[in-house]
Amino acid sequence: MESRASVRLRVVLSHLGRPSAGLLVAHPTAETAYPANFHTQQFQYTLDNNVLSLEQRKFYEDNGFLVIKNLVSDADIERFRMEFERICREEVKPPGIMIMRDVSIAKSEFVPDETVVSKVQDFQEDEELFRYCTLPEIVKYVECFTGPNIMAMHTMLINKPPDTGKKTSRHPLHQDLHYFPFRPSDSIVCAWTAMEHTDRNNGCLVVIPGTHKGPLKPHAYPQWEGGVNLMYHGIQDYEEDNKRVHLVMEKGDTVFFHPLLIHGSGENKTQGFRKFQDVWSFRARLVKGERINL
Ligand SMILES: CCCC(=O)SCCNC(=O)CCNC(=O)[C@H](O)C(C)(C)COP(=O)(O)OP(=O)(O)OC[C@H]1O[C@@H](n2cnc3c(N)ncnc32)[C@H](O)[C@@H]1OP(=O)(O)O
Ligand SMILES: Nc1ncnc2c1ncn2[C@@H]1O[C@H](COP(=O)(O)OP(=O)(O)OP(=O)(O)O)[C@@H](O)[C@H]1O
Ligand SMILES: O=C(O)CCC(=O)C(=O)O
Ligand SMILES: [Fe+2]
Ligand SMILES: [Mg+2]
Repeated sequence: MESRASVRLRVVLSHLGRPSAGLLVAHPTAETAYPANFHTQQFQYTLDNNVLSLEQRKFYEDNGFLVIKNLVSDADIERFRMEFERICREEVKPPGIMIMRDVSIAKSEFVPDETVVSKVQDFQEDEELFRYCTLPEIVKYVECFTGPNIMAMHTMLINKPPDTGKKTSRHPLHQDLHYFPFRPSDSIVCAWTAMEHTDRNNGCLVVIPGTHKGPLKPHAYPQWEGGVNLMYHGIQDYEEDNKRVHLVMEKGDTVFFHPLLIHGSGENKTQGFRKFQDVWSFRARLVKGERINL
């Protein structure tokens, strides 16, 4: 099926874990082979550990995102897909979960199957989907940005629908921090894993590199003729010629990105596919370490 689905997770660490900015003391080891001037380098967005290479670290510092190829196994992705289908068929109903449909079919009769569900949100009480947040390979990278105390704050599995012709399958360019009441922003990272091949044709993730260094911009609903999904706010100074990068990703590839990075996704022009609340302490679930501030 030519659908475009992705599971993704958000995590936050309290201010007690690390300063949100400033000079981090480096402890280089033989494997990482940092240059001599490394100690004088300032890193604001990444922590000092041996997981990221210096090149990867610099890339995230400069661009606000980092793609790690082939991170999540096909076997795990198949399990997440099966659980998503069980949720759509209403065979399981995890507490707190929200099931969403695209605005173009929101007024149609609800049929419980995965062809009409565009997204399940807040799956933290579903043990099978929550496993995504605890996968060692995901946590290992998340810690590079958050430190060791990790809360999953906003979980979603997105099943982007084929566009009905109204271009409502687009997700306007936005900054996730617009939706978050918690800080500090530099200790928040989003992990987004492609559950199948994704490119411009099926509405891959689109980012504007370096925008994590800018401010949180005002957001509003875009003036789109065909309508826009509830809560899909976008930045107001959108320009056609901004420096967008379309992230072409294969199944299992995972992008980690900063909550100020401007990103969105285009229309799903293929014939395959893809509901919303705010009580953050219920939506949050500890992944690792101590629950510090929520
Ligand atoms: C950080 C992140 C980047 C993001 O992903 S931002 C997106 C975050 N999105 C959210 O937080 C969305 C929150 N969702 C919701 O509040 C609910 O799912 C939602 C849309 C109100 C529907 O809730 P329910 O009441 O459970 O469902 P329902 O089917 O009975 O619909 C109630 C009314 O809402 C409408 N609706 C459903 N899905 C929609 C959509 N996608 N866009 C616009 N309107 C939509 C639906 O037509 C119905 O309207 P009416 O009351 O009959 O007039
Ligand atoms: N007025 C707007 N405000 C905010 N974001 C927008 C606006 N118009 C488009 N976007 C977003 O810009 C991003 C990039 O759009 P892009 O042109 O790459 O995709 P597309 O138009 O769906 O596909 P294509 O250009 O390949 O036909 C998408 O996330 C889209 O939702
Ligand atoms: O996957 C998409 O289409 C957009 C997702 C998004 O905005 C996010 O994961 O924060
Ligand atoms: Fe987002
Ligand atoms: Mg376009």
